[in-house]
Amino acid sequence: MGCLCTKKKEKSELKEKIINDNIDEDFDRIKKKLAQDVKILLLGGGESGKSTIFKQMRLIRDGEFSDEEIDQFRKLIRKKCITQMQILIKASTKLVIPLKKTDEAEELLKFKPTTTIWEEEIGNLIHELWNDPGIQKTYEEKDKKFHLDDSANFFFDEIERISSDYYVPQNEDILRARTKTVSIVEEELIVNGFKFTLIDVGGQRSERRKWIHSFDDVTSVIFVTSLIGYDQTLREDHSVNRMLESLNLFRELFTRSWFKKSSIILFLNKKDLFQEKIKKLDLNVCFPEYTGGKNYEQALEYIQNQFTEVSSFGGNENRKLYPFATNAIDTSNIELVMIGVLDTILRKNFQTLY
Ligand SMILES: Nc1nc2c(ncn2[C@@H]2O[C@H](COP(=O)(O)OP(=O)(O)OP(=O)(O)O)[C@@H](O)[C@H]2O)c(=O)[nH]1
Ligand SMILES: [Mg+2]
Repeated sequence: MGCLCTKKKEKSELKEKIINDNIDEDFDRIKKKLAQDVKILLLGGGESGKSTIFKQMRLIRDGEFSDEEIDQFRKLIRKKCITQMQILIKASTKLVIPLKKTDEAEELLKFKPTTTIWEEEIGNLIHELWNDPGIQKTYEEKDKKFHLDDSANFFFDEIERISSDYYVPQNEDILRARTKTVSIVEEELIVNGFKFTLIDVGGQRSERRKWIHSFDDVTSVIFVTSLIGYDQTLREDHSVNRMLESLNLFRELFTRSWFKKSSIILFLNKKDLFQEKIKKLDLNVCFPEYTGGKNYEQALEYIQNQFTEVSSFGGNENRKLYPFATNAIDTSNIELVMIGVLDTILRKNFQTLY
C-alpha cells in the first residue's frame, strides 16, 4: 500500500515538473516515447498553406530538397510564370485596362501552358509585361475580380534569375510554388529530436470527402487558415468568401465531433502577406461589425476570436484552442512554432496518462 502511494506521488511530482517547465533528461525520454505515437493532421481550405508547412517540415528533417524535386519544381515554376502572366493579360482585356506592350502580350498568349521547353524569349516577354503599368493596374484588381497565385508577383520579380540556363530553384522558390493537393500524404518527421507523423490532405471542396480516410488515430489537428482570405473567394466557387468558408469548415469539425479527443491547433497563416494587406484593406469588408481599423494586431485578434468562439460552442466550452500566427515560407518561424505545438501536444498526452 505504502509502495503504491510512493509511486503515485512520484508520478504526480514528475507530472508537476513537466507542467512547470522543469524538464530534465527523464522527462525528455518520456516525451520522445510519447511523440512516436503522435499523428498530426493538417486540415483547412484550399491554398491556406498546408502543403507549404508539410514541405517545410521535410526540409527541416532532410536539410534540402532532392535533385528530382528540384528538377520538377524548375519546370513547374517556369510553367507558372507563363500561365500566371497569361491570366493577367486576359484579365486586363476583360477589365478594359489598356496595355502598352500589346505585341508582347499577343506573343506570350501563343505559348501553350503545357510547353516544357523554356526559351529566353519567354523570360524577356514576362519581364516587359510585368513592367507595363496596365499589367500592374490589373494586378491590383486580383482577388476582387479574378484569381492569381499569392506568389505570382514573387516569381515575376525574379524572372531574370528563373530564365537563366543555370537556374536552380532555391528552397524559397520551392516553398512558394503552388500545387493543389489531390492525395493524402503521410510522413514521419523529426523536430527538436522528436519523431512524429504528419499528414497533408487537399483542402478544396472536391478533396474534402477524402479527409475521413485519414481521421483514424489522429492525436492532433492543425487547422490552417489564410489570414488574407478576408477579401478572397474560393477557386471552386467565386461567390463564397474564403475566410467565412474557413470558419464554417472549422465549425463543422467541432459540430461533427470528429476529433473529440484530439488537441486542436490553429495556424493563422500568411501573416507576412496579412501585414501588408491590412494596411490597405480594412477587415470590415468581411466582418462589418469589426471596428479596429487597418491595424495588424487588432485585426489578427479579431480573427482569432472568431475561431475561438466557434471552438468553444455547444458542449466544447472547456476545450482549449491553441492558436499560432504563422508564416509558412519562413523556415525558422515554422520550426519554432512546431516545437511549441509538439510540446503542447506532449504535455496534454502526458496529463491524460496519469
Ligand atoms: N507569403 C506566404 N505565402 C504562403 C504562406 N503559406 C502558403 N503560402 C503560399 O500559398 C500558396 C498555397 O499554399 P499551399 O501550401 O499549396 O496550400 P494548401 O493548403 O496545401 O492548398 P490545397 O492543397 O489546395 O489544399 C503557395 O503558393 C504557398 O507558397 C505564407 O505564410 N506566406
Ligand atoms: Mg496542399
